This record gives sequence, structure tokens and C-alpha cells, in this order.
Amino acid sequence: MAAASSATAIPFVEKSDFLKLQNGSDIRGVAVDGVEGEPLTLTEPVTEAIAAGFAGWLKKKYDSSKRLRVSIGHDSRISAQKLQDAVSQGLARAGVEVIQYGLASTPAMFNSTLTVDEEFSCPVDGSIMITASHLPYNRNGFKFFTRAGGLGKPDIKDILERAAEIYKNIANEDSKGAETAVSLSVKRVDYMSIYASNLVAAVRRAAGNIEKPLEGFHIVVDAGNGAGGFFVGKVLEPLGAITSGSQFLEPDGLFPNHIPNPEDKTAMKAITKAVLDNRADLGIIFDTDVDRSAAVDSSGREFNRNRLIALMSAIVLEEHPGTTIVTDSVTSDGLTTFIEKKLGGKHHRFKRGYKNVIDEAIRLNSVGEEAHLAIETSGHGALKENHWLDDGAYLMVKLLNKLASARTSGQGSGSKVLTDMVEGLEEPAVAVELRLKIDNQSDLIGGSFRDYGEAVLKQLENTVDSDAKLLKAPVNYEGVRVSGYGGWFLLRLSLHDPVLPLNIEAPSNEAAVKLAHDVLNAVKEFTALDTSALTKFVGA
Ligand SMILES: O=P(O)(O)OC[C@H]1O[C@H](O)[C@H](O)[C@@H](O)[C@@H]1O
Repeated sequence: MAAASSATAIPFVEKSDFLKLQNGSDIRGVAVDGVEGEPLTLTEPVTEAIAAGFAGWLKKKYDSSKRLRVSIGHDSRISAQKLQDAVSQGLARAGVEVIQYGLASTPAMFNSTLTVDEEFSCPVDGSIMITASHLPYNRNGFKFFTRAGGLGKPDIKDILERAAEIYKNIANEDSKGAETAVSLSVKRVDYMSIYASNLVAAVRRAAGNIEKPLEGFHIVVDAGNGAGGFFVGKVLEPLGAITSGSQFLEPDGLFPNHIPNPEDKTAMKAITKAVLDNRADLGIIFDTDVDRSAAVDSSGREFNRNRLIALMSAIVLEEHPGTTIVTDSVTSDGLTTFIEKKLGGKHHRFKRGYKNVIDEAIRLNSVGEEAHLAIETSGHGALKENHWLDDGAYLMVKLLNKLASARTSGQGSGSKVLTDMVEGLEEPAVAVELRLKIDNQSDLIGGSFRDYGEAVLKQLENTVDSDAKLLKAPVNYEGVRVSGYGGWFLLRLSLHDPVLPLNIEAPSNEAAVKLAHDVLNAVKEFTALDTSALTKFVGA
């Protein structure tokens, strides 16, 4: 295979442009040309340099003289093949052994660092997943793993700094006309079959070593044309489930049916319709790279957001009474009451961001507070028993275990068992998220959008402090969370964007509007903050 970089002259790319590709603990960029205003940032030479940067980081981490091996997988995006070639090239350039898995899920990639099976070249020392989750078709990106889990923000920065240096060297060699191609021998491994058979084994074990514990259950899957289609043929069918009516299982990087995202209303409608049309017992939906999921019961009731957290908490608290459940910051007050009063657990509402939630759960355990579940309203959920890996497929396996064991023990058959588990969860009449943009082009009083956002939050906090009708949350890790009129709001800075997301939940529209009104009054002097969505909500 020829080096991706040798085909055309390599354009100059600033170090700062590399650093801009960081998105929390992931790398994200534009990998397909043609969308107006979105120039290519994840070109093949840039990708090659990033992969070589990861190899450098890995070598330093393991300080090893043995030849390292790295697995590469990708979701269904149309740029997947091109980036896989460039990643392979970058790794080979750095002297790393390359193992390609082809279409794969993000959690499977992490698993490949843990599986011990020399026939399949496992465990690998590091793993790269090429994905941009649910983002539009022209984007792509990378997630990196070692056996210690997903890489954190400082590691990603380190990799991008290394990549910028490597890129400079590649561009230099290229300008001198040097041959930059590296001979590449790639091993291809069907790792998804191993990963899926582990999931099958987990369900069989939980059901008391029954070969087909899901026999007779009708379960439909919506993979949204992402990487999750394997769950039907490789997990549900071997377990005996009927899967007719499953949809969008074929990978298609243009996502022609709906965005593969359990937070998306259209996506949830699609799986709900499939459940009802097929009179199925349960519906399962995955995001593009299967690190997130949600479910639907036989009556069409969605198990996503707070309800999925309530259900998973109920399952985990049966296994580990009293344990702490760590969630993101936008979870409801009703969820806290449910976890603490009904289930007898402890709700630790932390920050937004799946990595933040997982790291916090690990930290709590390390200081002696037992936590077994870290889960976000976005559908990312990780269990201690599963190496703290956020795995959408594993979350669904926990639901399947419950279905199977409930039937065996005569507790009931069908998804009513699951529905009954969330009984008593108070749900607000109104729940909205308004995303207020900070206009980066405006005068931000000399500061960054983050400073500006912090100033907005400070102002809101001061206003709340002087208003007797409003009560600031006594313990809060992110933004300003306030109770009032029987409901609550949270205004915080987005993890990635120049945006202040505002979540409001209230028992009535009137109460929600009152809360929105109070926020609007407090922040209206901040002219670079686009409050039009808030104004519209208040006026509606
Ligand atoms: O802060 P926001 O803009 O709402 O984004 C927050 C979200 O960002 C990404 O999508 C992460 O994968 C999620 O874990 C996180 O919750």
C-alpha cells in the first residue's frame, strides 16, 4: 500500500490546527469535503501523523523494547476506509504491528486490549476506533484505548502535539521528494465475533447456563445503519430470540433513515414504531459506534435518559444493595428520589461527559465509597463488573439477563418485568434543553468564551442568591443548578462548544416559564449570549 501522503504535496498545517481537533477525550474533525463552511481537517496525512503520535505516546507509556501491536476498527462512515489506511500507515511508520478489525464497535476495541487469545493477536497494547459517534456524515474522529481504559484529555493533547511534530517531518521529507511510503503488512482479524460470543456467554451464564435463554422473546433492534447490526445475528439469534422487524442493520455512512442516536427524538420514534408494528417484547437502539444505547418496552414506553438510568440503577442495586450510582449533571430530581427512597441507593450527581462520570465512579471506589454504575442521560453507561467500559451492548445485555432470569424464576415474562422496575419514578410534565450560543465574534469583554460563560454563570448565581423563591442546589459540581416553583433548572458551560445549555424540568408549563423567565432576567445584559430560544420559550 502506498503512503497516503505521497500522492499529493502535503499542505502546511499549524500545531494549533492539530490541537483544535481535540474534543474532550476524543479527536474529531471533518473527513469528507463538500459541505459548505466545513473545510477538511482530518486529511490522510494529518490522520497518519495522529496515528504515529499515538504510537509514540504508547511507546513512552510502556517503555517497552518489544514490538507493540495496535488494533484498528471503524464505524460505518464513508470516510472509514480512507482513514483506516492512513492510520495503518502512521502506525507502520512508527514500527507498530497493525491489526485491522474492519467494522467494529467502540467497546469491542477496548475489549481487544483485555482479551487473551494469541490466535487472534490479543491482547493488543493499544486500540484505535475510527468514529465520530452520531455526528453528520462528513465528520470522523478517533478514540484511543489501552488496557487501562479510554485515554483522557491530557493524553489526547500529548498525542496531538506529537502528531504536529511528526507531520512537520513528513511534510519536510515530502517537499524534498523523499519516498515516504512505508511497506505495510496488515493482519485482519474478525474480532467482533469474539466480542459478541463473550456477550452471548454472559447472558447464558446469568440465566444458569441455558443455551437459548431468550427463546420465544421477540426483540427488535435498530442499528441506525451504524456498526450495531451485529447484535442481531451474533448475539440475539444464538440466544434464541426472534428478531424479525429489526431495522437499519446494514452499515450506511450517509445514515439515510435517522441519526443513530438514542437521544434523538426521530430515532426513538423509529424504534418505538418497530416495536409496536411487530408486537415485539422489547426494542433496542444503538448509536453509530455502539457505546450508547436505549430500549423500548412492548407498550412503546421508552427507556432512555432518566428512565434508562432508573432501570439500570434498579438492576444494579438488586445486585449491590446500597451502592452509589454516579450520573451526569442534567439528571432529574425525580431520579434522585427514586434511587435513594425507592431503591435504597445513593445518587451522586456529577458532571456532564461520559469520561467525567466514569472517572468519578472509579475515584469514589478508590476512596472507599462503593459505586458499581456510572451512567449519563446520553445513554453512555459503564459498570464496574465490565471494567468501567461504556458499552451500549453490555447495558442491553443486563436488560436481557433480567428478562431471562425473571422468566426462569417465574417473576413474569416479557418487558413488563423491566417496566415494573421503574414504577414510582416521578417524571416532570415539562423537560426542555435550550442551548444558548455565545457569539464568538462579539466583544467578549477581552476574555475567551469560557471566561464569558463563567461571568454569565456568576451573574446568575448572584441573582439567585438574592431571590427567596429560588434555592441553589446545596451540592453541585457543574454550572448553576436551582430549584423553584416545584421544578429546577441547570445552566452550565457545554463541554466542547461556545454554548450554555439550559435544562429546565417542571411540573407545569407555567412553572417552567417562570424558571426560564428568572434565567432570562439574570443574563439579559450579556449581549454576546444568544437568548432568542429562551425569549421564545418565555413568550410561548
Ligand atoms: O456539554 P454538551 O455540549 O452538552 O455535550 C456533552 C456531551 O458531549 C459528548 O457528546 C460526550 O460524548 C458526552 O458524554 C457528553 O455528555
